[in-house]
Amino acid sequence: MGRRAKLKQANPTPLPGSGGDRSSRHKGKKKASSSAPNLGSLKSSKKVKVAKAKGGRVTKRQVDKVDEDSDIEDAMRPGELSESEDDEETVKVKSIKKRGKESSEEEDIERGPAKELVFSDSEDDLDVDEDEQLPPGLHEFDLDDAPSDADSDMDEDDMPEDEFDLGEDDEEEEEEDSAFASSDDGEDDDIDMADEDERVAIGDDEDEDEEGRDGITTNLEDDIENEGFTLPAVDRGGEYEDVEHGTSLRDVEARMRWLVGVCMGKGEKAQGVPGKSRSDHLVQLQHDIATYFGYNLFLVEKLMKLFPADEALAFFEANESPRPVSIRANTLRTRRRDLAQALMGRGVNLEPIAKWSKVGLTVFESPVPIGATPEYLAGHYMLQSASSFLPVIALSPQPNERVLDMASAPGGKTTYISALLQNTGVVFANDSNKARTKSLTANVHRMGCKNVVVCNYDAREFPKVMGGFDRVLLDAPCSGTGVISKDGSVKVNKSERDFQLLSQLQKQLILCALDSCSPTSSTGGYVVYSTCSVTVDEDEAVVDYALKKRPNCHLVETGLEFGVEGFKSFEGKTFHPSVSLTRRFYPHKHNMDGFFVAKFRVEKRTKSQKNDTAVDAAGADITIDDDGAANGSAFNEAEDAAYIAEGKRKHLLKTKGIKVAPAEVEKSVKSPLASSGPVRIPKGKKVTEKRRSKA
Ligand SMILES: C[S@@+](CC[C@H](N)C(=O)[O-])C[C@H]1O[C@@H](n2cnc3c(N)ncnc32)[C@H](O)[C@@H]1O
Repeated sequence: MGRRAKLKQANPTPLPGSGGDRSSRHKGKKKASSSAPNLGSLKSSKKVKVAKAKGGRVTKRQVDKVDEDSDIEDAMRPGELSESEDDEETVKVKSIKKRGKESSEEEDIERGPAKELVFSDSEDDLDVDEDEQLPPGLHEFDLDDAPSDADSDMDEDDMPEDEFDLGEDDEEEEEEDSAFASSDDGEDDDIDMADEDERVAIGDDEDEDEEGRDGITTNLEDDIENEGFTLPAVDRGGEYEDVEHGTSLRDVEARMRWLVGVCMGKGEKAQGVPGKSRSDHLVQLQHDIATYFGYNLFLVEKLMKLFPADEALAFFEANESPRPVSIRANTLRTRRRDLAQALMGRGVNLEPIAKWSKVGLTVFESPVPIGATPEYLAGHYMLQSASSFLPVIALSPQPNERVLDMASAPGGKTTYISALLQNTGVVFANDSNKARTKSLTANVHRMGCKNVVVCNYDAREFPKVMGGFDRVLLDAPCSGTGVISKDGSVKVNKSERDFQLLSQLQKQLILCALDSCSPTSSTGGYVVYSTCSVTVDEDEAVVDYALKKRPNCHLVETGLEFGVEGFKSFEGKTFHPSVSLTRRFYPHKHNMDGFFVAKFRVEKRTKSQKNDTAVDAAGADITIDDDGAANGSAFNEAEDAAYIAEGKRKHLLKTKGIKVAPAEVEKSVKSPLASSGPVRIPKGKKVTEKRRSKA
């Protein structure tokens, strides 16, 4: 086998004013899900450490959850993960060690004197920079001290031993229903190699300079050449077991990095296997990524469509390390400056999160559990990921407004909205999951929110329950592909059907959100849609669907200063051009959870638009009858046929090892909803993809 391939990745583009742009080597330990299906014997003996140390963002701390609210734990399901950090009632931030390049010794990070940090607390004051300008020398993580990119080429012997011990994993995998797909309301998710070739940009990215795109730099062209790599997945018709028996994880990694070079067309040395096409190399790359990082192949294929090959690798690598711990100062109880000083007095090492927030703090180290300090218990702050600030900033609620938070538990965003309203007006904080409303209510009380009404409806019952809101936030249930670093189970527990059902649910919810907002509001008339998923089915496709179904609504700027534009087209499908106003956030680019934010302005409907809405409501794709049964009356069975056939084909192959030609399966396809009857959903409960799968 050839030399070990190296990926040299530049730091992701720093956020404006972000403190997160200084690197330090993270020595986190993370377990892969035991359900990772394809690591085979490698799991017991190999530790994925090279990629982890080299790739993705380097973070400054390691967080262990030491105590959890069991209610919350029970309630957590895939698709409800974006705010899992808010569920952490007790979080301990371990001491961070600095790994300087000049020394292998770990030394404790010194804390800067609290009094020298300057904080501003005005939310309105976003243009003022003084808050972010920490006196020079107070940062313990100066870039100069941090390991440089060159350092990331360290030998494997220098790597921490147990950063990602695949041998220790242990979560039980829930049985998956990988059966058939149902409709995606006109979405065209056909996967063909020709399309993939375009998306993975094999050597055809003319705009790209030598430095790489968006801060992603590789040295693949310099030192990766084919020293005997093979393409076993291709040779076995794409259906091979992901791990070749007898092949080490290190070999898989080397080939994976080489394949990225081949797919990117980097340099003469990155020639592929003679006689094999680029598509062949891409197929092998997908298998190798699935093997190396412990994903199911379906999800790797899906996620790789979002990025060129080198960026895809950066994304998968970033998912292997946690994002920085952040907290939001609760301006109903304190000021950020005072909170920072109080926490520093307890030995907490922190700094303002970034220029774009006047209430966020990044916590680098803490000798005390950050989820159990007196300040936490007194409601002076919320443990909240940086990305989950963004939908609320985009919503921009104004004092005295009536706001609906449609899917709000455990309340990270509700309590932020309440604080921005300065305890005036009213926030209706709804969630369909009763168990989760307990933690929502607890947070509302802890944070001193007096303008919040907690309710427990399926949000698709709005606006029948109540309407005419000045602003509506729909932080939708989703697959959680943006928060894989928090919940590795997403790597293996999602099927095509899950994404289709989630997309359906999100489309229904977004129409209800738009219909619940008052077009005549004197101060508002805005709806924000967000997810912690990066898949287009759950993001741009949902927004585009809403624009088509609600011509009285249009997209506006989110007001967020950074983020990547939403896709204007994807997989041959063109979205409304205004979809570029939506914003995507990525772990590998922004060092925050993957997130999507869109902001709508709701205008008055014309008479004919009102009629359209009535038709939509009656023919909603998934409806719940009085007995809690969901049915899919508006599923388009003709459009579903291809999905269903593909699902059946894969199912047969996976469970019985039978290969069937797609055409054969398609003949036998009927709508799963027609054949299996309505999906039953317990009354008053939310519809999760798992429950649907089991139904
Ligand atoms: C992403 S989480 C919300 C996080 C919350 N916005 C926060 O900031 O803390 C999605 C929530 O949607 C809820 N949910 C799922 N289906 C729903 C439905 N049909 N109606 C209302 N809520 C639903 C889940 O119970 C979950 O709490």
